[in-house]
Amino acid sequence: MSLPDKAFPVSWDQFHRDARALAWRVAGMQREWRAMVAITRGGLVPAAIICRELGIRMIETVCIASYHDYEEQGELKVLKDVDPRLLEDGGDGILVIDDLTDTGKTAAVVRAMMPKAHFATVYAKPKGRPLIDTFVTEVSQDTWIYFPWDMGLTYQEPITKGHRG
Ligand SMILES: O=P(O)(O)OC[C@H]1O[C@H](OP(=O)(O)OP(=O)(O)O)[C@H](O)[C@@H]1O
Ligand code: HPA
Ligand SMILES: [Mg+2]
Repeated sequence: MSLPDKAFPVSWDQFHRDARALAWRVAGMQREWRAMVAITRGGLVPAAIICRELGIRMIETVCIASYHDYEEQGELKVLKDVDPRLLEDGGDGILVIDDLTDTGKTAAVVRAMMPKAHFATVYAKPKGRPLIDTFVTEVSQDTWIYFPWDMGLTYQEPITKGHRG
């Protein structure tokens, strides 16, 4: 798997702040939400934070598996659909949450199910941005976002290698 050179590592603290910032933006719309739909698996983490802030208790998932590398995203497979009751009125009043949009392909698959739903992601890259209604931070297309649940503490080389103090 080839990853872009630019890295955007996100700590748990930062992710919590950014997800809360997304909740503030959505709250500013002053809408009543019928339900939240989290796009698994990455969307489950911001969904837990945002549903708490917005008082949403009806939480659904759409389960999607994708096999992608940085440049190319393979086939997207819908493993579990949304409850048909939430698809009424084109998904109007549904808040769809994901951690990020990159190429926009995941969001496009879910948009096709619920064209009138409101799509919100914590982070967005330029290609995916047109598919999303609300997001917090945009990063360039050639940046890889490292989420806290994918990372652990590891030794870091000194900026100047060979430095002995
Ligand atoms: O805009 P796209 O190019 O479609 O990419 C964005 C999607 O990629 C990641 O999920 P991934 O498919 O890696 O699965 P995961 O959420 O289960 O980790 C991320 O959580 C988004 O759902
Ligand atoms: N980070 C983590 N997962 C991803 C990304 C990213 O930048 N793009 C697509 N899935
Ligand atoms: Mg995902």
